[in-house]
Amino acid sequence: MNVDYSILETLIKESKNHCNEGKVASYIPELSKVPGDLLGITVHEVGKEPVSAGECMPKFTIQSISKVFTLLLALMDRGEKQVFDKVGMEPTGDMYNSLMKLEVVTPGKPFNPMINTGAITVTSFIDGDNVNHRFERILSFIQRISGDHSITYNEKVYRSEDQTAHRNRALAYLLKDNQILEGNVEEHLEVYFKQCSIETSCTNLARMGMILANNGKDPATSEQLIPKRYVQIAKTFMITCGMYNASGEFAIEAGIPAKSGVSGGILSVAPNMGIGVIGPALDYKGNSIAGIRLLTRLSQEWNLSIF
Ligand SMILES: NC(=O)CC[C@H](N)C(=O)O
Repeated sequence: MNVDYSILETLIKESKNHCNEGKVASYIPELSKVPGDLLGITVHEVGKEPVSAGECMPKFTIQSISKVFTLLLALMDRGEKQVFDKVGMEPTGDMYNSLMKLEVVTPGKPFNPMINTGAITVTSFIDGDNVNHRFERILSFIQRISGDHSITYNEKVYRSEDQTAHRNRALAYLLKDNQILEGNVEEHLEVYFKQCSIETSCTNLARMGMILANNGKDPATSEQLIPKRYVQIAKTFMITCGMYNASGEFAIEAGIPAKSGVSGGILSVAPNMGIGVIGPALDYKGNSIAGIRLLTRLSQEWNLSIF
């Protein structure tokens, strides 16, 4: 595909105006410390060098974008049958941290792996000898997919979330009561909060998206890092549930699988390329307000919609 990279700076400038319509997440206090008015992007085409534009924060926590990678690792550890016995495949139309459907829909299992209830359940399937080992396996998986072995997690953000995660605790204990979550709830939460605190850059996200665009294969080494079938499952969840209760609109407007996080990061998988975006100001659904705008405009300009 021949795309015109010179358009990136223009689109950033245009989309940046939307930053002031959003707010930086503050329910995890440590996240509120970043400026809300920046916007950056990295595009990584299969077989090419990444290209960045705008202001990419050097590091930000991955937050819910981690849900894509824990799903992939859990599928690799346990297989489809075990994972989807406990987590569904349908969008909710609710906020990412809603507990409503767990209470009213039998048999009380999370609707999909991209919302918090589903992701906490998926995390409980990650194998390991103990909590640290389970988290280290997630970290090293993300390092492998991003090709960056210096990636680590932010202890302050982790602690900040752990101390204020009353709602996630409520969700997890409800899952335990529903017999969806097995074992030690606090241990599963520790792994989940730590995976959300893994620090990545736009370049990392773009490269991770590029591997998914290439069906799980590293184009440089031809190594199949993730089975193609699991990549297909993850990309389908990204398109149907990756932007939570804004997924339908994003699929119509941008038409590319994407996963957002409350740090303002978005990972997108376009045909033959991965795209990483950071724009910490969020809309009320928890998605980067300028990031959505930027991806939508880019998709229009480069004709990226898969539909
Ligand atoms: N949407 C998100 O990025 C949510 C992740 C966050 N760590 C939480 O569980 O609330």
